[in-house]
Amino acid sequence: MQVSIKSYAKVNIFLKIAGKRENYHEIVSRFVRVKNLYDTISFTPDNETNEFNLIGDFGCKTEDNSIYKAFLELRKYCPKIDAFFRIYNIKVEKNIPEFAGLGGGSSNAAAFLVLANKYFNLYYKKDKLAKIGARIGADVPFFIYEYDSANVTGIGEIVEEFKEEPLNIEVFTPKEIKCHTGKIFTNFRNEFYKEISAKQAKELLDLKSTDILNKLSIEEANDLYLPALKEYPNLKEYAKQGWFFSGSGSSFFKVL
Ligand SMILES: C[C@](O)(CO)[C@H](O)COP(=O)(O)OP(=O)(O)OC[C@H]1O[C@@H](n2ccc(N)nc2=O)[C@H](O)[C@@H]1O
Ligand SMILES: Nc1ncnc2c1ncn2[C@@H]1O[C@H](COP(=O)(O)OP(=O)(O)OP(=O)(O)O)[C@@H](O)[C@H]1O
Repeated sequence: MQVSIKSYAKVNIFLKIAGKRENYHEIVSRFVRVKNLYDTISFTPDNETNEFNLIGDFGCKTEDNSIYKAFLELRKYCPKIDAFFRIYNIKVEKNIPEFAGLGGGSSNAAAFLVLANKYFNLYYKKDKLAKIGARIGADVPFFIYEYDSANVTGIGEIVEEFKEEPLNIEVFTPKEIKCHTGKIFTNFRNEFYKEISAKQAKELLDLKSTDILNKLSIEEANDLYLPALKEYPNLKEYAKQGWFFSGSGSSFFKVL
């Protein structure tokens, strides 16, 4: 019986905005899993609290944790998990930095749903799990599908595998800069707003990740980079030649 799962980080090879949807923005992006940066989530049988018990080094309260939110959503479909998680802990070995544009919270929620689906023999299809996951965070559906590389559109709910050779990605996260996604989208909307055309979007979505990075500058690859720089000017110090910016930051990455 599988009792633990790796919860990988992601980077956005490119991230362009295609439009507005209420308070959110529609994205056109290539997501790639980072194979050497992951948290490990386990179900361990020594919960003595008789209530939901999440163990790990998190910067937020359990009620705000994406894993707890995923548990609450799944419990609506499968009430028996309530009793199970009064006896079992959820233990997380946390390595992915938070506020880093690496999707750590979303990845953890997805990994929990994928592991629970197997552990409790639910046999939910990926599409169903992705719909449940989308209620927790924009990036959760990508992680549910477990693709190494995918084109992601909508507000993250449309995920299409992109077949390409596996990429070896190095990530650098400036520890003292914590990027707040909402604030950066607000800057984008107020001062940097632009939309990618359908034609440009298709061109990027068809290109291999390495070709995209050879073709675009850091500013061209990620529409949130300039709004993030405006909010956190110190980011500039880390923007070395050949490095790109992931999500709403603060992480930089390059393909080795
Ligand atoms: C930009 C990405 O990092 C790309 O991977 C993600 O789509 C961000 O996803 P996330 O961190 O899960 O974002 P959420 O926690 O859902 O949203 C935080 C805030 O960012 C803004 N937001 C987020 C995602 C999106 N597509 N449009 C937005 O405008 C919204 O104001 C939202 O209130
Ligand atoms: N399981 C979790 N792991 C990490 N952070 C979590 C988790 N659950 C909730 N959070 C909270 O979510 C917020 C953002 O964390 P997260 O690591 O997902 O975002 P991020 O680095 O901005 O990723 P991205 O912008 O790519 O979605 C923080 O307030 C963090 O405390």
